[in-house]
Parts: sequence; structure tokens; C-alpha cells
Amino acid sequence: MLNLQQLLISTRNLEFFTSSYRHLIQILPAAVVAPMYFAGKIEFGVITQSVSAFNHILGDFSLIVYEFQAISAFSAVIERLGEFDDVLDYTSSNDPLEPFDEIQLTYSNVKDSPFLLSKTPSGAHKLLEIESLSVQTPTNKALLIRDLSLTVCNNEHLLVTGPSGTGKTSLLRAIAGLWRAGRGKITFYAKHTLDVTAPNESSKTVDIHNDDKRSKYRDFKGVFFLPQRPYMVLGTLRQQLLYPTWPSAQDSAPRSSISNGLLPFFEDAPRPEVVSAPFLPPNTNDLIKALEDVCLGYLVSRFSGLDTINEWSSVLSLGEQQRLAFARLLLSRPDLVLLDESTSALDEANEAHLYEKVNAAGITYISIGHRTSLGKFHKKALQITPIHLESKQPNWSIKESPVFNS
Ligand SMILES: Nc1ncnc2c1ncn2[C@@H]1O[C@H](COP(=O)(O)OP(=O)(O)OP(=O)(O)O)[C@@H](O)[C@H]1O
Repeated sequence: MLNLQQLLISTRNLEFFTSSYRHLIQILPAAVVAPMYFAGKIEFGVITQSVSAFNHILGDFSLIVYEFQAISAFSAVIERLGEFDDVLDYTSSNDPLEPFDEIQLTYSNVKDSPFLLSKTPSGAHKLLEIESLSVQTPTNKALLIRDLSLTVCNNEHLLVTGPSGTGKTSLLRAIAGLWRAGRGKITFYAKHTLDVTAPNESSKTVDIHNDDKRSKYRDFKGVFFLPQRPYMVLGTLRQQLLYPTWPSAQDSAPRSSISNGLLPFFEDAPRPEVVSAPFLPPNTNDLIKALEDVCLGYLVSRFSGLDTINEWSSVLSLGEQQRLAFARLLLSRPDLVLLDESTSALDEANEAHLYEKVNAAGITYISIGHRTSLGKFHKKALQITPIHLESKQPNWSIKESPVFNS
């Protein structure tokens, strides 16, 4: 802002200077040229040319003076913007997490580290560990969750509760690697392989810090994110079911018998690799079974099979879209799923049915939901309360939830 004031003062000085110069330049032709004319040294035409030249110069130098009002208005706008910027700077410098850090996301492959598989007395193994995690919004860096530490073991389903706007969805976004504003560490212990290491990197623990690795983490099949309104891809019902795990496997039905080398009569045979390694595209029977598991078997006859193209977000109700998303989940079989009000459009019976299916599939879930009926499907509940910036206390608590009895 100092520079702006200096500019203003300089402009005022310039106005004074230009005004004086204009008077001088008007007098100059008469003072210099007139005696020469009377002495017969120059002709009258030269006087006219001189006056014209002086006026031209005068016009150029007067531009700043004529535009002075516009420059003043411009400077006032800049000044107001500067004050606004100062206020923003002041707000963020009051932030308790200054200087800004990043949430550290770490992937640890337990496949070759058996000691990690028997960490707890119950024999369960760690799936997710959150250490001193503080979550901020990405734009204005408002603090939402302070110093959260917790561990989630396999089948230790966690319910996240709290008033609207406290940061439940933001927490899931941070776990999914979508948000990085804040500080702390999130470690995911996975059995599935994740190729984020360079060929010459031998470490089994990978800090997913750069964007490339981060996007691979997001694509990683070990963690699945189900939002309240699932994304419906343009295409066939088959493509809906294969998304996002096998995004280009449109060909799974015909391919299952031909392009992968299997003869047609092998098509119906169980394929153990689909259960143990869900990275191969499921066949038509797998897809129909998944639809039946989520009570959407009727879609196959309604839409004449799996291969007609529709605007699925228009022809399916939100509840049906949510069930379709669960069918994707059951086909994909990740280690961990983040359910962000993923059953909000369903009746309680359908909701219970889906949770039973996911639990039976051995998928651990962390869910957000407002219905009290959800409690019985989870073993722990994480309660988030509104943050008070003046208090340094954590704004969360964990309690045991009624054990899910499947
Ligand atoms: N992209 C964003 N940029 C800035 N602020 C955001 C962003 N997304 C959400 N917020 C703010 O962060 C706060 C927490 O939002 P979040 O969606 O995590 O709350 P929630 O607890 O899940 O709420 P609800 O129960 O209503 O879904 C809200 O005040 C919201 O306005």
C-alpha cells in the first residue's frame, strides 16, 4: 500500500509540474520567436509551425493531467483490494495450523510383513491408522478436525457421526487422498499390491506425496469411496457395474469366453481368481449375481440384458443408483470402503440388507450416516463436534457401538 501512496504523491507532483510546464510552453513561442520575427530573422510561417509543434508537445504532456481522475479512481479500487487482502492475510495468520502443512498419506504393503497381520489381541490386523490428524478446508483453510488419532482393524466397522457441517465428509475425503490440507499422518495397511514405487524402489512403505503417486493411491483398489449420489457413467448397465474398477472392460461378457482364451463351456465355472484377486473383470454371471445381491435383479429383464445404453441417472431412482453402487463395491471387494451417506435414499430394510452383504463379503467400512439404526452395523462410533478455535482440545471422541451381529 505504501507504493500506491507514493504513486499518488508522484502523480500529484506531476500534475503540478505539467500545469506549470503548460503555461511556460504557451509563453515560450511568443517570448523566443517574436523578437526574431521583428528582427527579420525568421518568417511568419515558421512562427505558425513552431506554435503548432509546441501545442502538439503540450497535448502529449497534458494526457496524465486529463486522466488524473481516472487514475485516482483506479488507485482507490486498488487500495480497497489491498485492504481486503490484508484482512485475508490476518485471518489466515491467526490459523492454529500455520504454517500450512500437508496431510501425509502412507501406503504400507502388509503382504510381505506378516507381523502386521496379528497386531491386536483379537487377531485382527490393522487396516488404517490415523495419527494426530488435523483437517482443514482446502480453500479458506478453516480448521474442521483437530488431532484425531485412531486405528481401524479389519471388520472393525466405524460409524462417523456429528452435526451437519462439522467435517465428516471432509475426513473421508482426507482418508481417500482427495484432500491434503491440514497435518498428520494416515497409514493404510493393505494386502493388495499397489504399484506406486519406482522400479528401483524396494521399500514396502510408500509415502504418497507427489501428485502422480497420489492419483494412483486414489485409483488403488484397496480403498473404495461411495458418495451419497453415485456417479453414473454413460454407457451400458455392464459398464455401470464395472466402473470404476474396470473402466475399460466393456468387453467382459463376450471376452470371457473368447479373448481370454476360455472355451464357452468354461464360462459358468467358478473362477477363484475373481474372489482372491478382484483385478480381473467379472463375467456376465458375476454381474447378474451382484445385481441380485443388491435387489436389482429386475433391471436385467427391464433393460433387456446388460448391454443397452441408457441415461442411467435419469432412468434409475436415487435409491436404485445407490444400490448399483453397492453392486460395484461387491464386485470390486476392496479391503476398505468409505460410505458417505451411501444409503440415505433407501428404506431401513434395504439399508440393513446392503450392510449385511458388505459385512459378509469381508469388506471393512467407515460410514457416515444420520440414522440411529445404522449404529448396530458398526463396532465403533467416532463423534465429531463443532470446533472452537479458542480451545486447543480435540473435537472428537470414540465410543464402542453395538456389535454387528451377522
Ligand atoms: N471444497 C470446500 N471448500 C471450502 N469449504 C468446504 C468445502 N467443502 C466443504 N466445506 C466446508 O467444510 C465444512 C465441513 O463440510 P463437510 O461436508 O465435511 O461437513 P459434514 O459434517 O459432512 O456435513 P453434512 O452432515 O451436512 O454432510 C462445511 O462448513 C463446508 O461448508
